[in-house]
Amino acid sequence: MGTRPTLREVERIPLQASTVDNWSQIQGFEARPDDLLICTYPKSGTTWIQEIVDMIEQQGDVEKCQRTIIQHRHPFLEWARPPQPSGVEKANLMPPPRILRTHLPVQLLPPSFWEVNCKFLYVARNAKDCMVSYYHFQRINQMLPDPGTWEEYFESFTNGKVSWGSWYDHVKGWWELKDKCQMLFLFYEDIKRDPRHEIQKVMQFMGKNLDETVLDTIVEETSFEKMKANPMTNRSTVPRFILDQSTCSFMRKGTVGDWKNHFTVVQNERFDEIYRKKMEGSSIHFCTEL
Ligand SMILES: Nc1ncnc2c1ncn2[C@@H]1O[C@H](COP(=O)(O)O)[C@@H](OP(=O)(O)O)[C@H]1O
Ligand SMILES: CCc1ccc(OS(=O)(=O)O)cc1
Repeated sequence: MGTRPTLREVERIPLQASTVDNWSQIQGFEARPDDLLICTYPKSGTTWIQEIVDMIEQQGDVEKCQRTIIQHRHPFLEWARPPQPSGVEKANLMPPPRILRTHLPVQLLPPSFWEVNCKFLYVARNAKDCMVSYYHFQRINQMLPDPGTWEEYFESFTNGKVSWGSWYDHVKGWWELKDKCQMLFLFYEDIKRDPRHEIQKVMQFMGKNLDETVLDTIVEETSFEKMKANPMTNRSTVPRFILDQSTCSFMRKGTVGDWKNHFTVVQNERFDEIYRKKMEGSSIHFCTEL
């Protein structure tokens, strides 16, 4: 097993070193008014919303959504891993209307996005489940730092010492902008509770009008069970030296409330106290169980 990389920082946000090396290209990215940018904090349901958006874009055509793995369908803006083409290079080659994705916090988004008034689709997930999911992901993802023990990870996550920085600042930053631009702000927990309703919102936001049977197909095909079994969405094609799924799958549980299987009573009380302070003054409300 190779050694795990360390992160570097841009404006105090930890990021992959290769992303930082490519920072001027990322910041110089030229957004277009007809772009749709999928924005998430890591482990908030990015893959899920990507598949939903693609199914809508392809009008429920399952075969078209099988054209390539999900990581290749929507350029990952800050992705840089030479000699592979960077996310920016892939986006620049994509014909409009482009659908792109990012985990960047608002303050690090390339400035052109604010100039062109394009659409943003943000998905937020409650901090406790997000932290659990990120912990397991860091254990299996050899391109991210070793998360250490669960107790150690609790400190890293709550202090924002993880890739893409603080969950709290990320979510608050995007939430505060939601009424100032063309943004659809969704919650993972709402998609889980009522996928049909939330998919309909995405459809309207994308300016699409699909009939009920197509909607039924999208609900069915984007269920956790279907996506876990689908090699185009379950990351099974990623080599083991990058993503070692022998102990834990990328498509791990896909539930709301798994944090209860990880947090001790003491950790939960401490987390709630930290959460209260960090989220004070924000009107955003999360649900942590269904
Ligand atoms: N169709 C789906 N339904 C519910 N959860 C899904 C899903 N597809 C992916 N996920 C979950 O979303 C998380 C991954 O997020 P991302 O794509 O942003 O990396 C994982 O959470 P868990 O680790 O809690 O299972 C994964 O299982
Ligand atoms: C650099 C490792 C890494 C981390 C996070 C990623 O995001 S996602 O799982 O594709 O959303 C990808 C690679």
